[in-house]
Parts: sequence; C-alpha cells; structure tokens
Amino acid sequence: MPNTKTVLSVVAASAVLIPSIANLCILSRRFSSQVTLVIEGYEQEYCYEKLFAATETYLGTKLAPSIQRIKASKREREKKPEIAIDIDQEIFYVFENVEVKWRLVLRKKSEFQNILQARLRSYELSFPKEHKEKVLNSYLPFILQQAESIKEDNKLREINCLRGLSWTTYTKIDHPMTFETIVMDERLKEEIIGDLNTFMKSKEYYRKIGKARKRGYLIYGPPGTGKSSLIAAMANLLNYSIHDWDLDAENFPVSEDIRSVLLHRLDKTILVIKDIDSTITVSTGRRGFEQQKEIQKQFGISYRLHAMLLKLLKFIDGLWLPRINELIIVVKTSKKERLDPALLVPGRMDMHIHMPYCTFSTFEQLAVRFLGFYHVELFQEIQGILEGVEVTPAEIVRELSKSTDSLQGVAKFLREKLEKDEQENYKKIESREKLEDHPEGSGEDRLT
Ligand SMILES: Nc1ncnc2c1ncn2[C@@H]1O[C@H](COP(=O)(O)OP(=O)(O)OP(=O)(O)O)[C@@H](O)[C@H]1O
Repeated sequence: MPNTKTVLSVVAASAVLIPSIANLCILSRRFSSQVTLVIEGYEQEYCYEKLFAATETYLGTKLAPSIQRIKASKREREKKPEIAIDIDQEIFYVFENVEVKWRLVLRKKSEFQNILQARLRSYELSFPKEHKEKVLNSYLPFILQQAESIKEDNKLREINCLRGLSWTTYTKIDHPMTFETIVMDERLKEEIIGDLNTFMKSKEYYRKIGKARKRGYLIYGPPGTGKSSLIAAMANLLNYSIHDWDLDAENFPVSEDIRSVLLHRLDKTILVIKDIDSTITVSTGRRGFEQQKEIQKQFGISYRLHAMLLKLLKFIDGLWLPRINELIIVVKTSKKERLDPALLVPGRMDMHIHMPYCTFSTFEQLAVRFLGFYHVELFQEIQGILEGVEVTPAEIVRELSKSTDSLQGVAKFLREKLEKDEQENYKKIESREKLEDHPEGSGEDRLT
C-alpha cells in the first residue's frame, strides 16, 4: 500500500455518473506516474457500498488464469454462486488502452475503530496518473453498468401471488413458453416483441420526459387461447418476475391497503391483474334491491371490487409510481366487452392483444410442431371443420398430446364438436320458433 496519501477530490467529478461514491479515495506516490484508487467495502444499510459490490461482481466474471485464490458465495435469490477474487490477489486489464491493476486488500484493523468488519476490505485500482479522468468518468460507470446486468442475469425470477396484504413467493419461473413456441398471428407477435424491445431500450427516454417506466397490455380472449402462455413468453423475453393479482380473490384488500400492496418492490416484473370480468360497471340507477341482487348474480359483479379496481389504476398512474423503475401491467380477461371503459383508455393499456379461437393457421403450426409431418387430406378436412366450430389452441394441444395417432384423434374430436354444436344450434332455433308461435309462454321459457 502506498505510504504517501493524497486524497483527491473525486466526488465532484463522479457525482453525476457514479452514485454513492463518497468512500472512494485516490492515493498516489509523489513522484510515481501511477495512482491508486481505493474503493472501500463500507457497509451501508445492510448492503455493501454499491461500487465495491459492483467491482466484486464484475471482477468475478473476468478472472485471469494467473489468479490463484478465488472465493464463491451465493445469495438466496440468485441462480449461481458469485465468484470473487480473494485478499492480495491481483488482476491486470486494459480498458480503452489504459492499463489498470486491481487488487483486493485487507486493511489493518488498527486503522479503524468501531467500524464494520466489511470496511476492512478494499479494492485498489492502480492506473497511470494521466488517465484519472477516463477511469473515473468511463471505467467506473462501465463497471457499475456491467455489474448490474450480470446481477440481473443471475437473479432468480419468481412468481408472486397476493395473499391478504402481502405478496407470497411461490416458485421460481420455469415456464417453457417463449415467443418461439407460442402460436399466434405472426404479425401480432412481431408487434408485441417490437413493443417490448422498445420499452426495454427506452430507459433514457422515460427519464427525460419524467414519466414512470411502465407499459400496459390488455390480453383478452376465451379461456385456453394462450393468454397465460403469452404472459410467460413476455416474462421470459424480458427476464422479469411475475406478480399475480387475482381481483376475484375473497381477501381483496380494502381501499387504503392497495397502496401498501403496490408499494411492494414491483420492479422488473409483470403485474398480472387477472380475470376482472366481474368488476364491470352497471349503472343500476333506482333499481330495487332485488333487481340489483339479480344483476350482481348474473354478472358476478362486486361493486366493492369495481371501486377498488379504479383506485388501483389511479394509484398505478399516480405520482408515486416513479419509485418503480420498470413495470409491465397486464390485464388478462376473457370478456373484454365487459371491462370498465376507464381501463381501456390509452396510456393505461397501451396495447390490446386479442388471443382468438384456433384458426387453421394456428392448428397447422401446432400440429406440425407436435407431429413433425403434414397430412394433406386430414388437414383439409380439419380446415373445413375449424371454419364452423370454436375450439381453443389448448384443446388442440390436449388432443395432440394424447395418443400416438393424435392427428386422427384431433379430427375425431373436431367432428364430434361440430356435431354437438350443430345439435345445440338446432335446439336453439327450435325453442325460438316455439316462442314466436306462443309468445304467452312462461318466463322460464323466455330466459332459455
Ligand atoms: N397460442 C398458444 N400457443 C401454444 N400453446 C397454447 C396456446 N394457447 C394455449 N396453449 C396451450 O394450452 C395451455 C393452456 O393455455 P393458457 O393457460 O395459456 O390459456 P389462457 O388463455 O391463459 O386460459 P385461461 O383464460 O383459462 O387462463 C398452455 O399451457 C399451452 O400448452
């Protein structure tokens, strides 16, 4: 360690680029052409000083063969152990033509009194004096940014569900669905991927316009058309966690609680608001209690839930959101037409994504993927049937994965479905005709 200390003022130079860098100092020998920058492992609010931690992470991925001693540690929410160099080990690098030397040192205990153990460790970075500006203004921010993305890649992504007022982490995300495996309209798929990529690259833009970095997607379509699969593909593409909020859950929080639920660290996550069909607005006016009850029963409306939903959206749009760095909000429903219009305004839901029943093109893609071959005759028959029946991709996947002769199975399933649909349609027409012939028929008849 150098014995002559010259502590240069680096705080001003780095204040913009390097956050929390206060415990960084530069040491140099009077006549030496080298300068040494010390980054102390000072502990702050139970986490190491950011630059020290970033250095540790970054150097761990850049170990030179000359290193003889390394250490490994693994935190609970990380996929892999983090590797770091050990005390007194040195590594040399070249950054933009500047030769730098890194070394981890254990400082003498006597230098400190009443100071946390972590501060005893420091990274020393030595480089030629004339490159001080480059190291401070380019190299250190580069390390911070590299470490952030290494950490991000190593983070376990989780699925969290709301129970009461707190989020419970259930499991790590291990859903195999990606944009390569999901079957949907190709143009729509490209549009979604493009939108997500733009969102990912727009950190600077959002900062400039002073807006919270969030994007809202409304995904709608019948059950089994791939809405959840699409959410999984989005989470896999973005490397995000998922926070699943079932608004129908009985333990929906009361008004004041929403804020605390949302203030939970919802960063780099997809907040999925699920199946909120029951929260539709129906103006009941001066209807009697019985009628109101009937409407509630018919649509499964909960007015409390509706009020909560609007509050929730207001909070999401509200001023406090900038605390959240990156958030995707997905509203997933099987009945878009029943949603409150307040939800659909631009800015709240930036993109409306329709997941339809199975088209022939969807079937073709699924079948070729599952079977690995094309059967002209059966495919032609299936194409004809699909024009007349409503069947979901989930049903096709189920049939395709059933037996060895699954293509025949799909065709059989579709023929039966077509027959059943035709019979039901026939019955409906019959009862309508009956009603027209006997308009005085019972109320029950009218309802059917
Ligand atoms: N578009 C699709 N592409 C590929 N597989 C699909 C697609 N749609 C459905 N599947 C298959 O069907 C299963 C169920 O689909 P998924 O849960 O995504 O539908 P959903 O629309 O979210 O249904 P629900 O509204 O009931 O939650 C998936 O695990 C997947 O195997």
